Amino acid sequence: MTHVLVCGGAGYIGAHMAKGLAYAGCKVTVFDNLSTGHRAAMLWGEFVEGDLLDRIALGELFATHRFDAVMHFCALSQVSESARDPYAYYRNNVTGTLNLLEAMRHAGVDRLVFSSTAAVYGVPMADHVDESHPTLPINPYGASKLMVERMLEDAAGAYGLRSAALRYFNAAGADPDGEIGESHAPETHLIPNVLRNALGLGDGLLIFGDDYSTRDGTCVRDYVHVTDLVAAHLLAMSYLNNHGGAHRFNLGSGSGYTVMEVIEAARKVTGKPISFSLAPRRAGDPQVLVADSKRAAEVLGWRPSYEGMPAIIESAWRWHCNPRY
Ligand SMILES: NC(=O)c1ccc[n+]([C@@H]2O[C@H](COP(=O)([O-])OP(=O)(O)OC[C@H]3O[C@@H](n4cnc5c(N)ncnc54)[C@H](O)[C@@H]3O)[C@@H](O)[C@H]2O)c1
Ligand SMILES: O=c1ccn([C@@H]2O[C@H](COP(=O)(O)OP(=O)(O)O[C@H]3O[C@H](CO)[C@@H](O)[C@H](O)[C@H]3O)[C@@H](O)[C@H]2O)c(=O)[nH]1
Repeated sequence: MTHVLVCGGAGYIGAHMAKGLAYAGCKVTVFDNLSTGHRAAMLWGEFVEGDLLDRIALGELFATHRFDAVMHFCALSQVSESARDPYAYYRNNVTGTLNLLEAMRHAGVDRLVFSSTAAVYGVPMADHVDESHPTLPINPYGASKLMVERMLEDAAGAYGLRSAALRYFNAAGADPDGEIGESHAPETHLIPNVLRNALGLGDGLLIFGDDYSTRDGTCVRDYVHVTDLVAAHLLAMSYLNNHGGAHRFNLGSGSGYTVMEVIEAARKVTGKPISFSLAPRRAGDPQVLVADSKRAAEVLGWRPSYEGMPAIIESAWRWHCNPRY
């Protein structure tokens, strides 16, 4: 049985991964410091509480377990916070990952799937961004992820590490069974904030800018369902069985939705009124960010199964109506 270490498996995407791996017949161990994750999300596999910055804890983890592969979701991931406190981001996201890579090398574990981000591209120069687009991140969060991608490339050459950096666009939606979902505090993401507004929760929904050069003036994003991300990780892990090197794949739906279109879809799905106020543009927000994920389709055979915003919102709505944490 394949034993997979899921670092950050108590978080939003990582918890869906732990479930996906368990259902795929893998043995799962989650390592997480619960800084933004939830103990209540740990329904599958073994849970070890610990921090990637604690090299002794990592050494113990690898000394007492025999892992076949690692999936690494741990990160601080708020763009504006990263601009205010870049050292925290480089320490957690870069130093923490270096500690993990060294522990893996010491233990002879040579397969890694890493959560990267579309934020590595910076300001998009094309309507659809593929992996050959220049990587010019405009905030410390994106820069920290790009530094890790560089470490993975160097580790492939020097130590034979096999890796796949998966550059997610906007992760969205929740487990179709409603067992786990997205729960961040503070919540900065659009869809949970919209749905919380529909439930009468939160301090009031803000739309950050309606003067962009888009069809209705609000920003366009590519929302990809969290269970489609999970499927891509399983495919990437299998790919690394037969392929060495450091690989990079975009993961997005290829369709863009404006902020207003997301709100309109949420009104239809929930049947609730959703009110908002207009606010100034949020620093660091690109106008349009939509993926070209052809490489993941051609190389991994990945295709998102959720098509369209209503299906994504339906699954998120089920969770927000009845959240377990
Ligand atoms: N949510 C998105 O739209 C999105 C988009 C692109 C990339 N990503 C990346 O995907 C990954 C998962 O995102 P998420 O939305 O699930 O975030 P999340 O904050 O819900 O999950 C991150 C998990 O990692 C844990 N963690 C953080 N630092 C740690 C450390 N030093 N040691 C141990 N555990 C630690 C947290 O407690 C949390 O459980 C992140 O790396 C993020 O940068 C997310
Ligand atoms: O309350 C809100 C929240 C967001 N937005 C807007 O909605 C869009 C989407 O914002 P958000 O959900 O915060 O996602 P992004 O800022 O696009 O960032 C996500 O997607 C990136 C990759 O595309 C990842 O790197 C980040 O980790 C992840 O948070 C943006 O135009 C925001 O300005 C609002 O108007 N009001």
